[in-house]
Amino acid sequence: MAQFWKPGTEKPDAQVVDDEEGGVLFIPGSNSLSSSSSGYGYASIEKQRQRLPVYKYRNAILYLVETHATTIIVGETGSGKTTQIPQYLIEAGWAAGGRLIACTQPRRLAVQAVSSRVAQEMGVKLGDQVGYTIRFEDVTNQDETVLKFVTDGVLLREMMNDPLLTKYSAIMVDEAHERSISTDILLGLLKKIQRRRPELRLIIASATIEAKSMADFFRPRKKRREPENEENGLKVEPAILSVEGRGFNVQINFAEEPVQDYVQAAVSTVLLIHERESTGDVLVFLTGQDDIDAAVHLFNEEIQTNRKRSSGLVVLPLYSGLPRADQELVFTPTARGKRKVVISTNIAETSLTLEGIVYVVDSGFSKQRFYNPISDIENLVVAPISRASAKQRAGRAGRVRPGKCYRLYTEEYFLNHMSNEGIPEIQRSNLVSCVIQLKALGIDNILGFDWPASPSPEAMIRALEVLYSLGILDDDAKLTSPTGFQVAEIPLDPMISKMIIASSQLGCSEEIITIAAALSVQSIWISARGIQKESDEAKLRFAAAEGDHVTFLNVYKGFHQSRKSSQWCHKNFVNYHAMKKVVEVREQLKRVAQRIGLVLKSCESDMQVVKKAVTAGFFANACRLEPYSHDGMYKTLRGSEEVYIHPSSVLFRVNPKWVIFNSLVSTDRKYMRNVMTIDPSWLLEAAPHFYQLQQPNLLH
Ligand SMILES: Nc1ncnc2c1ncn2[C@@H]1O[C@H](COP(=O)(O)OP(=O)(O)OP(=O)(O)O)[C@@H](O)[C@H]1O
Repeated sequence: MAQFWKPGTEKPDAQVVDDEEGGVLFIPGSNSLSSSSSGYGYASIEKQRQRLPVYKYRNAILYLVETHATTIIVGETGSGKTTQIPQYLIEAGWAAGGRLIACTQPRRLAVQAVSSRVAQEMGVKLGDQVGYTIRFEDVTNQDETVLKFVTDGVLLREMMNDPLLTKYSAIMVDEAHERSISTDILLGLLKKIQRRRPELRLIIASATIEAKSMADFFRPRKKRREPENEENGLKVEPAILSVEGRGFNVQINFAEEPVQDYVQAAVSTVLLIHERESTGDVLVFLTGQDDIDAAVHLFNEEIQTNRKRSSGLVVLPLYSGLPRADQELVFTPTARGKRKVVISTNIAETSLTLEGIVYVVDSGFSKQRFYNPISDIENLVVAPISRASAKQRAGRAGRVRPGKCYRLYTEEYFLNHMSNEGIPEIQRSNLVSCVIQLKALGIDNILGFDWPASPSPEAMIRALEVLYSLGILDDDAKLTSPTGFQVAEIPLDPMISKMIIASSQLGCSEEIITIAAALSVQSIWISARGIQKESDEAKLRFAAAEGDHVTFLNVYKGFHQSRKSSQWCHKNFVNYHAMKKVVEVREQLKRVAQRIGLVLKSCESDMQVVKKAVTAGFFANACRLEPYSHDGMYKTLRGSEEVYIHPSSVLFRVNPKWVIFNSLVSTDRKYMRNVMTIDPSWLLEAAPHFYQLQQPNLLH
């Protein structure tokens, strides 16, 4: 029988969960996240603010910001960094005289959530004094907003018009440990700006950042005769402040044995929590839409077969490919007698407070990009998370009352095998988008740029080569006009942007924008264990001989004709949430296309031009079927890498001779996702330099 570790026990040494269903066994971890400092209950917002650990440091923080160009603040998850520090800055006058304060977050969802919390705490309407800007959405008021929450990507885009970010008096880079490409570019540029604008204050905040290495990065190189390292009384040496204490206790439990199937184990763990633990919602971390759909399917089966055990469970998926309205469901209060189970990717990992969450279940994995500049292949791989991520995930519990975290991996694994921090994204990604962003910001010497972690020169050279062949950079590695500047204006992967621009010239932008929107979600299909046969059959109703891109157009047409019906989606094994997102993104892309002067036009049924437009963007991902391959092996034209068509593609087992793909995923093999047939002569048309140089005998 289960014996959960009861709060208040010093350090239990017994097994905590005993699962007869063959699920997971947990032992309590020795690293339970510190102890509770305050009780809980209802209190006025002002009282709640004063109870947060960061409150005791208010004056120290303001003093350091006043006297130092850069302040690095490390404090436990939930200690109040994100919601409080920007408010302290306003209270201390940093937003007086028409100046602005910015706080960056790596993810859109966090930007929306924290800005709305801060507006509530300040008693103002979101979009007035406090606002937010994310890609495609600006909820600020030019005359009133003094505090703006933004994704780091948005702040980079603002630099295109205002390179020194002159509107801002202080910028807080939050969750800096995440080290996304945008965060790293931003840190490098902010350091540059500080040299020109010493009055700009930077605050770098995180629960899990290596403060010393961040301080080393911001420490200016010593000039001769500069003993004090001060400029006009302002210390240029970064200050480091550690905020001690956290809101509420989170008891950590580890799996006793390594887990074979983390999706199944996560579902079993939630059911055990539901059976044996007191009220409180559950947040489960899986890796992507596919895992999440599989878990939702398992819950639905459980609900049908074992009503009693699962009664009261309300299961909600959460991933970036969900439409806005569905994402927001996770913030709605749980009805009495119900238990909400949010199954999320790592978009809920940092900064979010979901009020009802008491239990966190952490699979220990996330989807991560890995790029090999030699083969020029970027894979999306399910890989172990770092200890920093694990800590962030646990930190989603214990925010408004004590919580528990169940890790689906052993303590031994956590202590001895997990890396302390993840590898910065810039060192494991294709750099095409990054180079174009820097070029658009006028940074010409990209290799000489001051990076917090240097990308590999091979990856840089590869990116320059691709951008040159896409016609985005010229012989002097400057943005071309108009293509290069237009691509830089579209906040998407440059290959997709190039495809959209080409479609305007080819007269098929309506279709290509639909395809671009469909590529922005992980999958438009419902796929889950046990229903593969039915879903494959349903897919055949839409399958186009040209491949997945044209198939998307067929599905979109059907969805449109059904008046966006959820029943239609259900009947056809099409993911309704994903289709709603496609419609949402499509509208946003149409607005961007119009803004940069592209022609919106449909080619009706001429699919050849659609395919040519896709090729104009993705020619670098061309592959040829190996002549004597029995198992459908292709080789990429660029790196001669062995790749296969993904089973989810309508071209799986069809194996046409020439294809291009949108992305690769690695499991046992490298699989191409979203595949389209091509005529190889289009490659020479789309990228003559690229293919004539590399493949002089391409067509033979
Ligand atoms: N939407 C909300 N509803 C209720 N309480 C909230 C909300 N947002 C924040 N809080 C309270 O404020 C606390 C501090 O949140 P905040 O996001 O500022 O912490 P943080 O130190 O930035 O944490 P993290 O490192 O996890 O982002 C939370 O632990 C919670 O008690």
